[in-house]
Amino acid sequence: MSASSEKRFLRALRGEALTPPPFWLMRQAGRYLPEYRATRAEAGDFLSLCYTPDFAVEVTLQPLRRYGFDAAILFSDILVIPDALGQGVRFVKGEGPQLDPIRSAEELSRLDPERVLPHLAPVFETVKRLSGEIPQTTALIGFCGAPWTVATYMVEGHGSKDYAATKKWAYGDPEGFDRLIGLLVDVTTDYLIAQVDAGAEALQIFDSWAGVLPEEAFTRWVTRPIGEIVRRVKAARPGVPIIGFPRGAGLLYEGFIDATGVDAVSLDTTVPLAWARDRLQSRCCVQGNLDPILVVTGGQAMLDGIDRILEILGRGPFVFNLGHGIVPETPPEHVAQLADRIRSFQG
Ligand SMILES: Cc1c2[nH]c(c1CCC(=O)O)Cc1[nH]c(c(CCC(=O)O)c1C)Cc1[nH]c(c(CCC(=O)O)c1C)Cc1[nH]c(c(CCC(=O)O)c1C)C2
Repeated sequence: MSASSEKRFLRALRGEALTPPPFWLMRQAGRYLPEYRATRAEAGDFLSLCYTPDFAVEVTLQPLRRYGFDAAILFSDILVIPDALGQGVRFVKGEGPQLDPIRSAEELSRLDPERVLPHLAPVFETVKRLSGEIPQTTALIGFCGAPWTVATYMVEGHGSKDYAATKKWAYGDPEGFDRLIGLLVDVTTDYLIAQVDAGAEALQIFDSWAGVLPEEAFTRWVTRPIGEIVRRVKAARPGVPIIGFPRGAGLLYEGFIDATGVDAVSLDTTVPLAWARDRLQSRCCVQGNLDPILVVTGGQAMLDGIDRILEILGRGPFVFNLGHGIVPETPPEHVAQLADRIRSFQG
C-alpha cells in the first residue's frame, strides 16, 4: 500500500505530520451516548456487553456513525484479563469493578494462564467482525491494560486512591510481585497478538495508574514490562504500531519512549504542550491531550483548549485525543463541535 492510501491515523503513528491531524477519543463508546445506554440495558451486565460480539460491535460503531473518527477502538475493558485468568471480575452498578483480591505470590496459583485465550475468543470475534464493518478510512485499535495498572485492580480488588496494598506487596516482596507482573506480560502479549491476527491495525497499552510510582519502581513495573510487551509483539507481528499511555508519568515520559520502543505516546492532561513538542514529539508521534472536562464545559473554553493544542502540536506527528477518557456527563453535541473544530484546522 502506498503511503498516501494508508489510513491517516496509521500514517500519523508512523511519524507523518498531517493537517488536520487524525483524531479519536478515549472511551468514545460509552455512557455519554444514549444509544450506548440503550445497548447496555439490553445486554444486562457490563461483561456480557464485552463478551457478546453483536453488542460489542454495535457499541464500537455507535460513535463512528455520529462523528466519523479516524479510529475505532475495540469495545472491551482492561479487566477482561483478570477475568480470563479466573480471578473473577464483577461490575457492580455505581461502585465500579470488584475482584477477590490477590495479595501475595502464593495466591498466584489461583490464576490459570491457559484459560486466557479461549476465554477471550468472543473478543477476537468482535475484532474480526469490526475489521470488516468499519469504514475503509477508519483504523481499528486493539488495546490492553498495562501490567502495573491491571495488577492494581487484581491486588486492591477495586479502584483505589492510594494503591497502598499493591505498593506494600511490590515494595515488600519485589521478586514475588515481579512474578505477577511477568505473568501479566506473558498473557497480555498473547492477547495483543491475537487481536492483531483478528484484524487490529494498531494497539494502545493503557497504564492509567503509572503516575503513582517513584522513579525506580516506575522503571521496574511500568517501563520494563511495557517494553517487553512491545518487543515481543513487534517480533511476532512486525510493523504493528503501538501507543503507550503511561498516564501521569510527568518527566518520565521521555525515558519511557526511548526504553519501551513505542511508536507513539498518549499525553495526559497535565503534560505541558511546548515541552511535549520539544522533548517528546521529536522522538515519536504524540497523542492528546484535551482535558475531558473541557468537553463537558463546551463553548469558547473548549474551543480555545482545542486551538492551543492544535497550534503547538499540530505541525508534527500528532493524533488529537483527550488527556483521559470522555466522561458520562459530556453533552454529545459538544463532541460534534470538537470534531468540526479539529477538521477545520488549516495548519
Ligand atoms: C464504557 C466502559 C468501559 N469500561 C467500563 C465502562 C463503564 C461501564 C458501564 O457502562 O457502566 C467500566 C470500567 N472499567 C474500569 C473502571 C474503573 C475505573 C476506575 O478505577 O476509576 C470502570 C468503571 C477500568 C478501566 N478500563 C479501561 C481503563 C483504562 C483507561 C482509563 O484509564 O480510562 C481502566 C482503568 C479501558 C477501557 N474501558 C472501556 C474501554 C472501551 C473502549 C473505548 O475507549 O471506547 C476502554 C479502552 C469501556
